[in-house]
Amino acid sequence: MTSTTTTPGSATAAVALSGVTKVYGAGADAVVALDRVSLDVAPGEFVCLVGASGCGKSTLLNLVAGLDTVSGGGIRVAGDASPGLMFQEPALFPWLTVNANVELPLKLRGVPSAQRKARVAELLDTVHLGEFGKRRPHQLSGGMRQRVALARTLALDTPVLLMDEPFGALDAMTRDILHDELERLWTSRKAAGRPLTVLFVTHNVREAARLADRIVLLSSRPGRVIYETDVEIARPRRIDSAEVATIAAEVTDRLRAEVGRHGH
Ligand SMILES: Nc1ncnc2c1ncn2[C@@H]1O[C@H](COP(=O)(O)OP(=O)(O)OP(=O)(O)O)[C@@H](O)[C@H]1O
Repeated sequence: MTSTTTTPGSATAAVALSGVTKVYGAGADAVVALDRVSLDVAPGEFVCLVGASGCGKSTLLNLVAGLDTVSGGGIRVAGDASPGLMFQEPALFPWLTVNANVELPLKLRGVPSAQRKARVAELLDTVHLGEFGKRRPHQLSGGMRQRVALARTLALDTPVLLMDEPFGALDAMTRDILHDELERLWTSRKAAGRPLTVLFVTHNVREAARLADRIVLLSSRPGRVIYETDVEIARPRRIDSAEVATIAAEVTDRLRAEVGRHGH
């Protein structure tokens, strides 16, 4: 089903982008990365942003994260704290143990020591790493390191999570497991009345159909929202299910048409 009901800038949205434009550089070298992008993400909604390479997905996420400033339009993120952020590289501190990596944001926020230890144990259990707190990042697999990064991001307890190709560097099997874990975590937060809003960038259309409540497709240079579709498949899902394949094929067709239009 194609969704056309989004009202940009809705007051109840967890993330609201309204006519966002981003231009890098100036004059003849200017690159319009995003052109009047409007998008509302509802509280607790899981939105996947897909599009061809260079269409502005990371730019959009960085703007929502507050890492860069818009050239036009506006962005509003609900809540007082900055959103949690996760990238393809886990960016852990190699000299710190897993425990200390996850504890760091709590320490920086001034959470008392006893409370911190309890929270770290709880978070590592959530990502199935309860046994690995004393290890250092280099002693873990890529999937485990990404789980530590997820636990560290969750330590901030922010209502909004921004993820930029977080599983892009992992093998398919590990990625599947992490999809399951992320979905489980997201579902349990919803059940607990603390919905987690996720804006997830990927160029893997199947991954988007596996995870998203809604898939948003951006056009290439300049990036504009050209297509949206609600993914109404019951959870938990499987990436190899027929329903996921159908949605993925639909989005891939749109993406191919867009790439064809640009010749890259
Ligand atoms: N700091 C920058 N300075 C100049 N141009 C930039 C900068 N960052 C991104 N761009 C350009 O803006 C456009 C969008 O880039 P962006 O990285 O957001 O795309 P993307 O969709 O995330 O790409 P990919 O899927 O390959 O990661 C590209 O044309 C890119 O070259």
